Parts: sequence; structure tokens; C-alpha cells
Amino acid sequence: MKNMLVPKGPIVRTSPSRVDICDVTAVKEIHKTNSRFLKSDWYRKLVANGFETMFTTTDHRFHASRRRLLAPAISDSSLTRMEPIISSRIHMAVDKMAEEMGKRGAADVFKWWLFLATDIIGELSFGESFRMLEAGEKTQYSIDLEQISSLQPLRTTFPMLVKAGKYLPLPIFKQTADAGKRLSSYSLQSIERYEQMIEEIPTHPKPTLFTRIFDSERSGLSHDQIRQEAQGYIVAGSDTTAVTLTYLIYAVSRDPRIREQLVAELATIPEPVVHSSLRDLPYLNKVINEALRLYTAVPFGLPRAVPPEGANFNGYFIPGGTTVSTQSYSLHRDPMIFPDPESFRPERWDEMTKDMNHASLPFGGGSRICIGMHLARIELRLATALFFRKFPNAHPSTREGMGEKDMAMKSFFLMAPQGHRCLIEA
Ligand code: HEM
Repeated sequence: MKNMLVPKGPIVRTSPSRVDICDVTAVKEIHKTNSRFLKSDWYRKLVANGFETMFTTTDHRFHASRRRLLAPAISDSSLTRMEPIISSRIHMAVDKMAEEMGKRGAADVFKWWLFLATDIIGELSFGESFRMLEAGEKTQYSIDLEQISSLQPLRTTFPMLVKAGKYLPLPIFKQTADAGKRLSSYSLQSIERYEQMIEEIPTHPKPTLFTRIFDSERSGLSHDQIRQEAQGYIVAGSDTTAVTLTYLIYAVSRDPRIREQLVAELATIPEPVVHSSLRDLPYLNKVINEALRLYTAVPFGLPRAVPPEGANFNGYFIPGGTTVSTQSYSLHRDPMIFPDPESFRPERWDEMTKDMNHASLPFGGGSRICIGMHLARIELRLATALFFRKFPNAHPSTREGMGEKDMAMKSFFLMAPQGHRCLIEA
């Protein structure tokens, strides 16, 4: 290893046609609104059932028109109507954790946050929850979702192998194909049930993120296309939110100084706790920013294609067609921008410098920025507040062999704790 050449610097060529970049000026250029750098073909490998979605498309016209249709329902102001659903689910999750702490001595917050985030996005997309919180255990739906996600790295690295998998007698391909079929059929059933609900009460249908575009004559979207977008929301909006919440609770619980400051701030909020009281709470929002920085749920490079005319970054010419990646994992750890980057320090957000702003990519950037980020922030604020008001003395558990090794960040496709659990006591 001694003589191995370790690539250094902000621009690293990782293969003949791929370059990784960790530089704020480049990030600003690549991830700006109407950027010339479009999503690379890598995203096309995620297309399922032959339907392009807002997430997978590399065509900017298709993307712009789909996003125009879907964005209004998931804007910050529209989501206010959905707060009662979000809030009641979070209350249920926190109650379930209290129950588990009573019986087991500790609660697995990763499990409960995953059930919570999946139930919320399921209910907001399909009009009905998957009821994982009520059941307190994985349902066939969540097992199928996991199965599909576990194949994503393989699908993007060896797409031909996965295509050929249909014909290979390997159990993983068979199981994944079955899981895919079941997911499609559940979503279709949910859409049909929702359609029936609209027919029964046409004037006041239960609001979902897709209610307004349900009328295909007006929106131009078929029910299959809506179903595919809804499935995309569920995949994009469950693990990401659950992982962020899990690490946030872990990081705050293990540092009494931070926990006490947060608990004291939350004690100033009147009952009932509503999102409007939390939106501008200074310390709470700094804690959330710090969790999104250090424990970025999407640590991978958001690959983009260099336009045909090429691009210049840091004195290097990068030819058209090259894939450039900007990993939030490295950007969020740039010591020049985030001193002592491995420490969880909410106060670093007391003053957000321009560089901190531009180097922060937890939700991506530009026209392809996460459409669910307002929903995610609402969930993060309400869940953190309700958790620490209920458990002001929360601390990491050492029961059942739980330790720091369980919380090592492991990049499966998205990031998740290596032990797939996070036991907390109160
Ligand atoms: C803390 C929680 C979340 C994190 C960290 C997160 C992160 C991200 C990131 C980094 C991207 C950009 C991906 C890229 O450029 O390749 C993205 C896009 C996206 N996210 Fe999220 N996300 C979160 C929650 C959600 C939720 C709750 C939803 C539910 C609607 C959602 C739906 C989407 C969709 C549909 C896109 C694609 C947007 C487009 O291309 O126009 N995300 N997210």
C-alpha cells in the first residue's frame, strides 16, 4: 500500500469517462436551475415497468412538464392541509416507542421511523396508510420495497445482468421480480380504491399529493403513470427521511449538552405542538441542518452528463459526454468550509456562509432538487420536537449488544446504519 498512488485534490478521474468533483464553484455550475448538466444515463437504469418518472428522466422537457404538474401539491403551503395526517402518525410512532421502551427497555428508533415515513408517504400518495405503525412489524409491502432497493446497486452497476436475471435461475432475481409484481399490483389497487372514493364523494375527496391530477383528461397522465410516480415518492421519501431522523436522534441523545439545549428550546412551545411553532425555532433547525450535513442520506454522486461543448473546472477541461459526480458525503466534510467536519456541532449553523450554503447538497440542487424536501423538513421538525418532549432524557442504549458499530454509516444504495437498528433508552 505504501507506494500506491492516492488521487488527491478536488477533481479525481475515477474511470475513462467519469470524474468526481468536490468543489463549490463546480457544484454551483452543475446543480443550478436550468443547468446544462443533465442527469446522466445512469438514471435510466432505474426506470421500472417501462414508465419514465420525474425522478428517472434525463429529458429536461419531460422533467419540466412533469414537475410543473406535481410540484403544487407538495409545496410548503399545500402541505399545511396535510399536517393533521403527518402529526397524528408521528404521535403514534412516539407512543409506540414509549410502549417498546416499557417492554424491552429500549426502542429501536430506526424501525419506528421507517414505519412512520413509509406510512406517511403512502397515505399522502395513495390516500391510505400501509398501517405499518399499527402492525408494529414489517408488512409484505415493506419487505418487497426492501427487496427492490437491495437490487438497486446491482441494477445500476450491472444493468444487463439484471435484465438477463429474468432468465437466470438465481433466487434473488426471481424474488425481486415477484416483489416488483406485487408492488405494482398493490399500487394499482390503491389507485383504484382512491378512484372509487372520488366517485363516492366527488366534492370532498381525501386530499393526496395526486388528487388534482387524477383527472387524466385535464392532467394528461394515465393512472399507470400516476401509480409509477407515487411508487417513486414512496421509494424516495421513506428511507431518506427515516435515516436522517435516526441519526439526528442518535447524535443528539449521545451528547447531553446538545440534548439539554434542544429540550429547553422545545419546552417553550405551547401545546398542541404544531408545525408553525417549529418552523423558525433556531436551535431545532440548526440541529436538523447538522444532521442533514453529517449524516447525508444520499451520499452518492448525483451523476450528471457534461454538455457536448465540454466544461472547464479548476483549470481542467472536461470533454462533453463525461459523467461528473459531486458527492455530498465529501462536500459536507470539506474542512475549509466545515471546520472539524466529523463533529456534530449544530452551532456551526449560527451563521450560514455562502460556501456552506453552496456546499450543502442533502436534497440535491437546481431544477432537480428534491421535490419532497418541504415534506421532509416538516416531518423532521415535528418528529424531533415530539420525540424530545416525550423523552427529554433519551440516550443510546447498550442493551442487546447495541453499540457504535451498529451506527457506522454504510452506503447500501442510500445510506443506512450498518446494524439496521438504533436502540434508544429514556
Ligand atoms: C430527508 C429526506 C430526504 C432526502 C435527504 C432526500 C434527498 C434527495 C436528493 C439528494 C435528491 C436529488 C437526487 C438526484 O439529483 O439524483 C432527491 C430527489 C427527489 N426526491 Fe428526495 N429526499 C428526501 C425526502 C423525500 C421525500 C419525503 C420525497 C417524497 C415525495 C422525495 C422525493 C424525491 C423525488 C421525486 C426526487 C426527484 C426530483 C426531480 O428529479 O425533480 N424525497 N431527494
